[in-house]
Amino acid sequence: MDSQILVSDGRIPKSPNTIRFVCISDSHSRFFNFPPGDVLLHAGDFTKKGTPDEVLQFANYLKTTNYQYKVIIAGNHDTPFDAKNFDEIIKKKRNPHRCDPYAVKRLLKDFIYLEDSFFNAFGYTIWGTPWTNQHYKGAFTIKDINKLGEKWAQIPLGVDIVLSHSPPNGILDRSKDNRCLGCPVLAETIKMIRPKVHVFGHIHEGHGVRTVDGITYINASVCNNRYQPIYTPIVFDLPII
Ligand SMILES: Nc1nc2c(ncn2[C@@H]2O[C@H](COP(=O)(O)O)[C@@H](O)[C@H]2O)c(=O)[nH]1
Ligand SMILES: [Mn+2]
Ligand SMILES: [Mn+2]
Repeated sequence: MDSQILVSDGRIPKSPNTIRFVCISDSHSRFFNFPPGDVLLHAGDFTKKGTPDEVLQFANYLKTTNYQYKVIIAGNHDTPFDAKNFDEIIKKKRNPHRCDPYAVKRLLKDFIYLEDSFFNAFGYTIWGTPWTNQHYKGAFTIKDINKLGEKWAQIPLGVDIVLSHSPPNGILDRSKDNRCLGCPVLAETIKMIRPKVHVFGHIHEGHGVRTVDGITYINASVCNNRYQPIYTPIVFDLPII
């Protein structure tokens, strides 16, 4: 464990010389009291069906929270956020929610929405990327592992925190039928980039924290496979720089 990084469920009060990052993923329109902190990191799947109403509810909930920065990426459920592929994605749905995806994305304009892009919070750089392996045609899904690798190749060397919807393969990515469903190319990329922390979700049952070779991995899923919010958010504290 990196001695500089304190990971907890948020019940330990943070010391005055630290910044608290609160990690949540896969909240799927279930709202509960997000623990206090300085920076919220949401790793995607904030909706269940990807409707404009759900996005509005999420935005309204975020407005009631006190984080200095609210950093969000989308997941495969958050369909309007994949605006370029939106028509294609909803074509495959039985009850499609038609909307202007660009207008829906603007509902999060007051927050830090990342899509293969970065943000600097209190001197810590955060790279956010929404892509996952295509299991069905959802938002930001890619079948071809080489094309998925092109997304990970954009993660800059030296970034402090990687926020992705996909887990890396082999770490906190085991499904209920005992298969590791994370992306192997993401795992290799993270080992090469060596961020301090990699925060992700998507494989709900992989919820937890592991430190491997000095990198802290956090699967911050709060829902279980039945989309019930049973897991606690995970927080980590980094020194003020
Ligand atoms: N067999 C696979 N199961 C998958 C895959 N991706 C996700 N899942 C399972 O679904 C739940 C929920 O994921 P969500 O994106 O729909 O919220 C997850 O916990 C897994 O159990 C996959 O690629 N293959
Ligand atoms: Mn999910
Ligand atoms: Mn997902």
